[in-house]
Amino acid sequence: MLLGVIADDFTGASDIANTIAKGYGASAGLSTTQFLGIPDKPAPADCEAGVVALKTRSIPATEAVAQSLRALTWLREQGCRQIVFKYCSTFDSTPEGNIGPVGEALASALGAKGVIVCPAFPGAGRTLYQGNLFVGDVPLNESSLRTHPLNPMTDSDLRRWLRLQCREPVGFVPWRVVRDGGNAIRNALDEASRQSAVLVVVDAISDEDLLEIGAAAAGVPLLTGGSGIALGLAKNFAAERVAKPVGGGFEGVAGPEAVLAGSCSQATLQQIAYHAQYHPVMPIAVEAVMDGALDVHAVTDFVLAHVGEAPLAYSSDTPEKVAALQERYGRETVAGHLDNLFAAVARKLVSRGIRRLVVAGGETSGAVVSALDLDALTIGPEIAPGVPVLTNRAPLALALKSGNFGQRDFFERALALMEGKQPEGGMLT
Ligand SMILES: Nc1ncnc2c1ncn2[C@@H]1O[C@H](COP(=O)(O)OP(=O)(O)OP(=O)(O)O)[C@@H](O)[C@H]1O
Ligand SMILES: O=C(O)[C@@H](O)C(=O)CO
Repeated sequence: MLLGVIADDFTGASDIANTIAKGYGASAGLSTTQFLGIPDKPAPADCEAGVVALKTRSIPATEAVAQSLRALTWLREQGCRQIVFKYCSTFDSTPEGNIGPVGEALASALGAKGVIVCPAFPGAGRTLYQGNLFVGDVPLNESSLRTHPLNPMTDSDLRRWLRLQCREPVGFVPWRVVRDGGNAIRNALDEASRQSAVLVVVDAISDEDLLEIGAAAAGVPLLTGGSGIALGLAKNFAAERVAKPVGGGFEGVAGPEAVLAGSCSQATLQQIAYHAQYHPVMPIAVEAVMDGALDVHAVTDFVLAHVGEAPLAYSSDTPEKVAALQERYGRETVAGHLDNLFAAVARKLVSRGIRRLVVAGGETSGAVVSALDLDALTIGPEIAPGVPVLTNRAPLALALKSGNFGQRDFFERALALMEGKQPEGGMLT
């Protein structure tokens, strides 16, 4: 294996696996596998890039560090020359962690300094300028992320946010250096390293910037960011590739389908509203889940009664309702109950024959996929920027959608592409 990725959630893992597998422009992608948790056996021989999906984004920092270091050990045992720590393109974290602590721990284990921190993903509207992260045309802290159920992002200045999480100095490479290209970026990172900065926030506002950052990262042991950071990395390994075509050969998985949504992100709420116009949907009343009045059977009965019609069950709600529920029951308690419910629902649905499963939300996807006890997934066609079809040997097709990703008709498109069909109609935004 050439390139190893440690991803802090499952949807983020499939996002970066998609980027690495598809390549960029004339540069072919790497043969990529997404591992669900840290494998207990060696990677397949033809795997050039391995993405280890962890569920460490919203757990205590010490535990996130311990799991990430275990993933690092496994990836190094597979021969990886370079490690990427993948976190959210909206830098989802709290002042207590986990991006700073995990980044510093990996850097220390690899003896790295001047390590790139760049969550920019221009294709999904995330750009980083003067150290401030923008979502579309607004600063992060004015976007819907300010009311995220687990990681409310209340400051767009990532240097300030990261300093709250870090022990070591945090450096900065502004866009006026990035625009001068790979060598200039490399020199600035070396200078930041001489100034003792371990983690260095690097501006990027376009794919071209990310390609230059990728060029600057050739040969470094560690870099960190969103999936955009991987745009230019495959090219650095061109000379070492096990010559093998990637990306082709997806045949699709036919069979019963279901959509589960635990994401309360704005894009997911719009996708649910769109889907509800044409397909059966079941809102999951959180109070009923907390009181034990609504259980796994109610949800699976609904889905199984509507197979063939793209049934969707969701707990997703508006920020006001989510805040009220968290106030009443406690943030972790609500999330824990819902994650357990979705996990149990997915397990039962798959045991009852569901073969195409779409899940919205990183935490929710982590809960679902962990419950399904899968070990590795192959990367299939792209449904939307950052979201590929994933398949395993069962055969089972999955789409794990990050909260804010995807077009309005994402769920329909995902189910069609999973089956190997072209979605009907033009792409909605
Ligand atoms: N109605 C609700 N009230 C309170 N919490 C909820 C509700 N519905 C879902 N949740 C919880 O909110 C969290 C949503 O996080 P999740 O990561 O799944 O989605 P997201 O944040 O939109 O996606 P991503 O992390 O990919 O951006 C989950 O822990 C889920 O259990
Ligand atoms: O980077 C992103 O935005 C996504 O891959 C993600 O991690 C959201 O959970």
